[in-house]
Amino acid sequence: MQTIGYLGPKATFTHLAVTAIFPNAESVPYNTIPQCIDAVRDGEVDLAVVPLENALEGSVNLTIDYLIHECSLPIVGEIVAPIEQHLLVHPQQADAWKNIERIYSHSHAIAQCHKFLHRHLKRASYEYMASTSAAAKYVSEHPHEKAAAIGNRLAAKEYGLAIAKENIHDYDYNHTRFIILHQQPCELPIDHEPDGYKTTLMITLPKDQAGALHQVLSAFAWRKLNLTKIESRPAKTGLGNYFFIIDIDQKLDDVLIPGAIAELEALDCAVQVLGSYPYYTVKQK
Ligand SMILES: O=C(O)C(=O)C[C@]1(C(=O)O)C=C[C@@H](O)C=C1
Repeated sequence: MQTIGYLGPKATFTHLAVTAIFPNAESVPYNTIPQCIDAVRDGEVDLAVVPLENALEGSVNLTIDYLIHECSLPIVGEIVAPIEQHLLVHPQQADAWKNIERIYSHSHAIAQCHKFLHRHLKRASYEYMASTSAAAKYVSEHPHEKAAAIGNRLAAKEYGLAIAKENIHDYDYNHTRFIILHQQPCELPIDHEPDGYKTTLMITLPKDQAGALHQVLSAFAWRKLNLTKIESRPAKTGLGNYFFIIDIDQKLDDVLIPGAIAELEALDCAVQVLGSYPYYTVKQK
């Protein structure tokens, strides 16, 4: 039986993604993303599921930076799950939610609701927590505080909160990508067909960077390798130094992607395959 670590506590969106794809697995909550990733490295759990990117707010930088700089584990799968953010309050505050003074949630969840918050709770301050359900748990334990959490319906049920306002995220089509990590590349114990495959690379440009990014993109373009994402992240070696995360919408094959990697390395780029993996889309209920 696989044990799966996830960003907890219970009823985070990460937890929902895990239970949707691994309904029968034993799941273990961790308070932070680094703790989840360390748990796989240390063999505490077989797999870890952590958030990577949200459709409205972009990458979860802590996940990328910890994987790149601290604990390099292969990505062995991805879960794409729908996200619905609700305003959760203690039942004692349900009728007075417009007087809420503090909003607790994960930074990505608050960012997905900025327009709603600016319009309806302009005076409220934001308190950033490690996850949406950590925020819901806090609000449930502080009934007298004029506080609200931003989170999902399961968190409201789990922590006995009332949903003061549903679907407060600013835009529709809100989804988050969650990556599945293992100590080494592996086949996942998932019995249904994936919705597709991706290969994710990390590329560092050579010191003489003139035209280097164009060379990188050309190495994929003429091979007709479709890039679905390219993102720069600070290399943390000084202002203006970046590495690039690139997603290719296919499995690591035997010729084209290895050929592109070899060409880039011949141009003094450093290339690391972060993973080549299936992705599974959780259907909107
Ligand atoms: O806090 C949670 O519920 C999470 O699963 C984390 C997370 C994220 O980091 O993006 C996941 C989905 C939402 O975008 C909000 C928060």
